[in-house]
Amino acid sequence: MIDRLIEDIVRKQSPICVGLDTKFDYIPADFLSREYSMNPLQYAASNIFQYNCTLIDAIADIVPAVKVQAAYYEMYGCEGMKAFHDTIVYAKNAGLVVIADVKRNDIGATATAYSSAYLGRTKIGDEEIPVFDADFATVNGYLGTDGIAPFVEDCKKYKKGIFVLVKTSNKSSGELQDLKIEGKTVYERMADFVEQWGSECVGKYGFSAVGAVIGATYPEQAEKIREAHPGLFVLIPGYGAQGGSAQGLVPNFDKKGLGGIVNNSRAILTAYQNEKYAGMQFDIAAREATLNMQRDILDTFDKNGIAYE
Ligand SMILES: O=C(O)c1cc(=O)[nH]c(=O)n1[C@@H]1O[C@H](COP(=O)(O)O)[C@@H](O)[C@H]1O
Repeated sequence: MIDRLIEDIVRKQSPICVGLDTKFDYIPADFLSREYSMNPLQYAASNIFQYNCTLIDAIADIVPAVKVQAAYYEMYGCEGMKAFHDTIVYAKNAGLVVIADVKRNDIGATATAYSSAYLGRTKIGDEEIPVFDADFATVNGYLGTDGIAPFVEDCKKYKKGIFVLVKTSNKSSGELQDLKIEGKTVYERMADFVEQWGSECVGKYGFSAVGAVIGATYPEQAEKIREAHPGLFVLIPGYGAQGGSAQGLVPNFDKKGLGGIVNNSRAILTAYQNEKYAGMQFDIAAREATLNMQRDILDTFDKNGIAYE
């Protein structure tokens, strides 16, 4: 899956992932259905799914991937998780690579169950059934190797991928991640682990399907990690609403524009509320915002001698 993601990035000239962190409140009033017979959670979830489908239709030709953030579906209960599932199916059918942003982990046995849910198969009798069946999942590596191993096994078995939290984009990420142990920060140690965990999942472009999450808000840390780990593929959240800039993304990428994919959620989902896109329907505004992000990144790449072949 890492090779396909890289090929789609190059083909679309777009190292961009649109984040479907779809809150009911983000949906414009004139898009909401008039089907009032459902209970409130059902109503919210069904509108969220319809919103996602319209948005996916608007951006599927200009980005390689979407990231579906589970929290925004879990908050609407079972109906929300159905919308999460149906969104994954719809996005895959639209030709997109899907990242399930679930940040899961636990002890080995329980991590196996999580991995079955999001990447692998659930065994019932003799049958092995795909459940959410995303292409990638985000995971938390801070439980250590036994919590990650089941995900890595499913990456190999089903040609999937994971992104392990290394240096997160949030303000307080340094409280723990920047602490030093034996001369290295915690996030540098985590990057070492990620490379080790993914050593048997390296694809034909030299990047492993076991990748890292590094926030766009920490370019210096990204540079350090990249120097030590040239084969680490990176999911980069934090561009847009969190203030990450295109210049700050540069350390993650090699001269061919490979090495990562940049997520943007709120600034695309709610672009129609931005005065820059005033009067546009939400899907048209989202497409415009995505195209502007693409221009911003490609122009910055150009200035830094980075170009897709
Ligand atoms: O794993 C992630 O995707 C993630 C890691 C991280 O360090 N920071 C981070 O913002 N994220 C996610 O990336 C998205 C960022 O959303 P926006 O700030 O709206 O673009 C959210 O879904 C976050 O949960």
